[in-house]
Amino acid sequence: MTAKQHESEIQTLKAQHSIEMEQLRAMQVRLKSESDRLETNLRTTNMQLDQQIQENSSLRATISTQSSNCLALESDNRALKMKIERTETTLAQRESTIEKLERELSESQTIVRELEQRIRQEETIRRRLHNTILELKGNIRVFCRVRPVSPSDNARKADTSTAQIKYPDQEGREIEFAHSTGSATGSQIEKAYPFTFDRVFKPSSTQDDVFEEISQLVQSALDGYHVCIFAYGQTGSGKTHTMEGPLNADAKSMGMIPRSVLQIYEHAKALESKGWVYTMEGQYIEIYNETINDLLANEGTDSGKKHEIRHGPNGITTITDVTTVMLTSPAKVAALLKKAAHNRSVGSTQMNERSSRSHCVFTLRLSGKNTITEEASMGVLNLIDLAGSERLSQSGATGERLKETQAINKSLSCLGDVIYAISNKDPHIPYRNSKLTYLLQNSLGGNSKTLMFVNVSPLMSNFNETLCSLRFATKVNSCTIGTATKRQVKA
Ligand SMILES: Nc1ncnc2c1ncn2[C@@H]1O[C@H](COP(=O)(O)OP(=O)(O)OP(=O)(O)O)[C@@H](O)[C@H]1O
Repeated sequence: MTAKQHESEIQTLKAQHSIEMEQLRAMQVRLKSESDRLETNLRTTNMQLDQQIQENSSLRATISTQSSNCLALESDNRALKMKIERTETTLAQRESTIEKLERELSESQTIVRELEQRIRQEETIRRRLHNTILELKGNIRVFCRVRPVSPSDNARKADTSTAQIKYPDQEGREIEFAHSTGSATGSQIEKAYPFTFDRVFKPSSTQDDVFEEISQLVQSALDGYHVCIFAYGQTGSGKTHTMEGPLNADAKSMGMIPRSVLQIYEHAKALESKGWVYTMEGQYIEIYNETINDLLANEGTDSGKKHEIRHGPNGITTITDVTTVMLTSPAKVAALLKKAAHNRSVGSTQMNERSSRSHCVFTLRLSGKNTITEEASMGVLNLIDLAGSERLSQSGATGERLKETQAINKSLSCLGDVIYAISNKDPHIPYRNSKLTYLLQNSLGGNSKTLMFVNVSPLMSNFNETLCSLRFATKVNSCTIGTATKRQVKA
């Protein structure tokens, strides 16, 4: 081969090489761009991988939290299931307890109904027995009460020496008044006057002691009987203290009237459970010189009014035109007594100690209805503070005072006559001889229970009056009034 051929071949090779070089460069550029693209892809993929890794780890964390939550929930669930099981057991037990209690309740209700029935029957029996006891004690009883020497005795500068008083027996039924007199030979002779009553209260006896003895009688009024409780005695012997208590009395010192009313309220309330419903109304009047005055009238409205006594066919006595107060609470009774005391004191300043010159009659009418047994009763409780029982010779009275004393003595002796005639079973009982006995016609005698307090003073200066009072009371005490019968009314 020639140089020229070589040269041309070299030139060809060179041209070929340059083409190939060009191709290679172009390929290099392509490869470079491809490599760049791949690098970019790799970076993107790496970034995505990092993201995925991050997401993966966060998901793993979430999964781990969720699975521990799930474990906690599963354990809670187990606990709840156990709790539900326990609750269901308790519920079942409770249901059976409720069933048992319901059975017991229904048994108890049956027992309660039976007991209530028994209580009602026993209440009726109690009423009968109570009445039998009182009948055995006698439907007319006399209690003697000796008052203590009072500060008012000293204030009056009276002779406060006391009589010799003995209480011989243990049972508290005997009393002996004695005094010494000079004999013809100059020696002292003691003269004793013994008396026996159903009960004797010493000066130390309290209002409580006295009420304890009369509370059974008060109960009788609630059971449908007519009851009269009198206080008899000379002026200043303690009648008002016994019946009403002192002015502004408290629970300890209050007298028989407020105590009786309180007891009646309490018993009436207790009887409600046995089906009894009571209505109570009260009246308070005074009989002065054979004239009736309304002690519950508003001031100044009673003067000139004429009050008449009427006996109804049902055994209920009424007085025309006097105030009747429905007693719905003990407070009403307290107000009523206050008003009566005020009206009496107004009278006494105008008419010279009228309180001791008039008979005061507090009447409580008790009508009861038993809604279960259909029984009904109508009882009356009369609490009477009699006028002072001084004899005319002792009172030294003249004029108006003489008339008063005569009227008092007449009505007191009429009271004695009536009690005597009843006990003697006389065909005629002289009720009409005095306003007092006429007023009490339905509450004295066979249908009623009567108690008389004979109040006496312990003072020697009152000795003769005391003996008179005790003799009057002894006469009353020797009377036996027939069997009391309950006022039955239609329910
Ligand atoms: N048991 C007693 N305890 C304490 N004081 C009493 C008792 N009885 C009476 N008194 C007092 O004796 C005095 C006279 O009593 P009271 O006024 O009750 O007599 P009375 O018989 O009602 O008199 P009158 O006929 O004038 O109304 C009063 O001061 C009273 O407080």
